[in-house]
Amino acid sequence: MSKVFLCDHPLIQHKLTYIRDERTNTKDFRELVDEVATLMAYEITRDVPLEKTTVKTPVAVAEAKIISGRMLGLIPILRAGLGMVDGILKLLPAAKVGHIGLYRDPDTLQPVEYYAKLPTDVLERELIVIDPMLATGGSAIAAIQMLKNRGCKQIKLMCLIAAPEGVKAMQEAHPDVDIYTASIDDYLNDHGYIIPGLGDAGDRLFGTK
Ligand SMILES: O=P(O)(O)OC[C@H]1O[C@H](OP(=O)(O)OP(=O)(O)O)[C@H](O)[C@@H]1O
Ligand SMILES: O=c1cc[nH]c(=O)[nH]1
Ligand SMILES: [Mg+2]
Repeated sequence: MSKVFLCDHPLIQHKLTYIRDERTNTKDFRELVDEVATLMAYEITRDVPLEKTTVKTPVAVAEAKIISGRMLGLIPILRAGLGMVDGILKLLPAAKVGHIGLYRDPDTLQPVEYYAKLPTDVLERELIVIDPMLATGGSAIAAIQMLKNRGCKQIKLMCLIAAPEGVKAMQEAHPDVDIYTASIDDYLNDHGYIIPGLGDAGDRLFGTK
């Protein structure tokens, strides 16, 4: 069974409150999501292995550590996942970025695929699938299945807000994929929106409503 990591650092929780607030405008919403993504990148890389090295300072040689050569790939789910990419790249600038386009059919709530462009060396990379909202889980489950169908193996999921229903569905569909989230909210309403949530993440990021 996959693990669920609740990123409960006070800075993340503080910023998430303003992200949820309906009065937060598009500019501030985008900046806050970007900042939280950076903070979550710090949390999601906690288990990255280090190796020993030495470095010459101006006065001596220091025993030091560097991250061992792991290659990362960020896979935002369009559109809303895009809002978290730059924030993560600030800490992981060597990561490559692949895009998966999915939208949720408003009637059936089923994910509909419309785009996929992945790094050519995606199979050699550890992947972080990024989407602020894990609602029914349908989109993230489908995106991860698309990656697995291509042979990808080491995958984590990063979201801002998860519904209990989405966490359960993800764990059943992909028990090998750990979930990193800043909150597990209460439930999904009849339209598949996370309650209390933040509304429609894509619309709030891009000002389309
Ligand atoms: O867990 P699910 O029930 O699948 O719902 C979550 C999905 O819904 C939203 O995308 P949406 O379909 O609104 O597309 P958009 O990002 O283009 O607005 C969100 O960004 C997730 O991708
Ligand atoms: O609450 C929700 C659920 C799905 N997608 C969103 O953007 N928000
Ligand atoms: Mg949307």
